[in-house]
Amino acid sequence: MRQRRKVGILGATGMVGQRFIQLLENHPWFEVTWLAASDRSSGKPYGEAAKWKLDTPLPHNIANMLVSPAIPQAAPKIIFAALDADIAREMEPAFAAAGCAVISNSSAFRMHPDVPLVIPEVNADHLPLIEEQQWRKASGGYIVTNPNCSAIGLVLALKPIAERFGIEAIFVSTMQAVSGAGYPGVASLDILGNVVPFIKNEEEKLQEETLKLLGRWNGRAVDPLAAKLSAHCNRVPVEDGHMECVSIKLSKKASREELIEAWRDFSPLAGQALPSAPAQPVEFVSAEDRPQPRLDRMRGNGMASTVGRLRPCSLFDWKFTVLSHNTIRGAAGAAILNAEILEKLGKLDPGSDSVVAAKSNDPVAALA
Ligand SMILES: N[C@@H](CC=O)C(=O)O
Repeated sequence: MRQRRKVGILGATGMVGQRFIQLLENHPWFEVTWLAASDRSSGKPYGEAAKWKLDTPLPHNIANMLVSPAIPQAAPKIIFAALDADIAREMEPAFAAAGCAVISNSSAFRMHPDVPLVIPEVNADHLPLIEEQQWRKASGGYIVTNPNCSAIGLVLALKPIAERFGIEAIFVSTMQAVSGAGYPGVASLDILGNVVPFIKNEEEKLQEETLKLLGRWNGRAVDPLAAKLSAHCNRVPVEDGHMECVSIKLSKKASREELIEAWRDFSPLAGQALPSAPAQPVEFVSAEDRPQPRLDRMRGNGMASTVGRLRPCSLFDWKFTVLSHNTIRGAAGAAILNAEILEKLGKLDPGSDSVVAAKSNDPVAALA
């Protein structure tokens, strides 16, 4: 049996941090040996510092692990980061400068030209961007990001279609679960029996990230997909699972059967044996009232995107509904799959588990 690599979690007490702990509990390649959170939690046993919110028990070894200060000294070299963007903007570069592979779920650096924004099934070929990062050149460290939870399910559904038929325009309207806002998130009095048609910065993120993800690696940078995209984002009283109604205009005509076939044939990671990769990343369901969050979000262990209600669109060419689990495929699971593909590519540096000293006093400037 291979030895598991030591990994740490930055922002371990939050909702996404908890998902990392849950998904890594029996991971065959990675073992959580270090947890960090805010100063308030530092020095306490994790079980005391965190309000565990998931429906599987908090693992005993994690409950007893002391929360470390969020500094790179003594941290392992592989860091999963579940930080708010403002904190990530300061902290992730410090860890990368100290030689860590920072596998981030934060929005802070997703759109930076030198930082890969990756869904392994969609654009693993963008990963060489890490070689452009100054931290990589100085200390071996780097930042790799996964997209916003509302972009992942959508992009998984669009990729096989873009490849075969080209996409010129996309209209998407989301119905996003409350867990996407973290804990305590949206006040119960605001969301119960209600829909909130605003999620700060979400439409912008969904629009720009989707085009970067579907963009082309030109050997030095990513050219975003030249398509029009308009997004509406809404918060709905659903616990987990982001649902999106999508209309698309294609470059080349396609029949309903051809679109379904494109989704069914889509298995770009087949044969890679990545532990978190679903066998079928996009599952098409033909029942007229599916997908639904409660019934479909756990397809592929929460890592598959479910597509249904495919029908002609009178404005564009086709319309459909897509659903994905926002805190598994849309957050922690996405980052873990990024780490798995990096490991497969030999980019999760082997060797010492302690970090090297930071070579730059201003790690953010190293990206400029
Ligand atoms: N911004 C999303 C969370 C996913 O990244 C949301 O609010 O649902």
